[in-house]
Amino acid sequence: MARRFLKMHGLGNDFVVIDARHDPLSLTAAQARAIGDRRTGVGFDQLIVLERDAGADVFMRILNPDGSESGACGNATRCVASLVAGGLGKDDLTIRTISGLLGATVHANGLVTVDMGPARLGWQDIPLSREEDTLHLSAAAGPLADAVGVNMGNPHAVFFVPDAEAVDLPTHGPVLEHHPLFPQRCNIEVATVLSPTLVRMRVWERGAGITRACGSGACAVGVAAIRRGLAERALTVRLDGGDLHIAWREDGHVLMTGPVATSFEGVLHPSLLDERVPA
Ligand SMILES: N[C@@H](CCC[C@H](N)C(=O)O)C(=O)O
Repeated sequence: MARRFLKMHGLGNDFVVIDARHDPLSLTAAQARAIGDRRTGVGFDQLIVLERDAGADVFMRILNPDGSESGACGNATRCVASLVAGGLGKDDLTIRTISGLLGATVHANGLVTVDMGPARLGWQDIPLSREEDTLHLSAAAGPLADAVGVNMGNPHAVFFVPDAEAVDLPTHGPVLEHHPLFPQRCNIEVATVLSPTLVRMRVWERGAGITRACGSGACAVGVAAIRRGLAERALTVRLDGGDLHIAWREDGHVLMTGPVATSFEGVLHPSLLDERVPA
């Protein structure tokens, strides 16, 4: 059966969004990979399936282009908030992911703030495969070492470097994503502190590779910089696709504010949803 979808993005981190609230849809990893192929499918950094939720305005399922599922996607959460707010006629929403319940506010200027929940910082939270100080992880590749571990509903390792532009992410990103220290793999950020309120970051996303922006990654970078005493509790994180504003509240919750955009709508051909799509 053909399914309608929206293509949305946050700072160039792009999503196929399928609203399955009234017509349930359960996708296999193989189907997600087929839709995610940028030549033979539609292409996305993440595939978002919206479902009904008894205790929230909406549930969002998050799938990577390799078919794996994630517990968080900050940029997509802003897009979903904006989309659902329009339909429900309210600006404050609750959005559930497999990691928990998030709050979001759509502002009059179109920007969206998401409360990404508390940053989790214990070694079991990241998770790591063995006990380590999450302020100084042992995982290393090339010039990248001494990362800070942060879980924002998904795992992140933040490496502070003198010049984030100079890092060979296509080489070191996949090595670190699959490092044995990370039993659930890891999103990898390289970050350069430009001032106490401005940090430049680039990202290698688990299951997706290099993307132009990662909202949960920007939260992790903010938290990591603050934990290291390098930044103030409210700061701007500059990604390839633009800026996100991050605030780490005293109660541990991380607020992320940024833009959303819709680029087109379309219909998935039934062949992409064929159950016989090879695994
Ligand atoms: N782009 C996202 C993060 C998407 C999930 C990530 N690749 C993972 O596997 O955890 C964001 O904006 O946070």
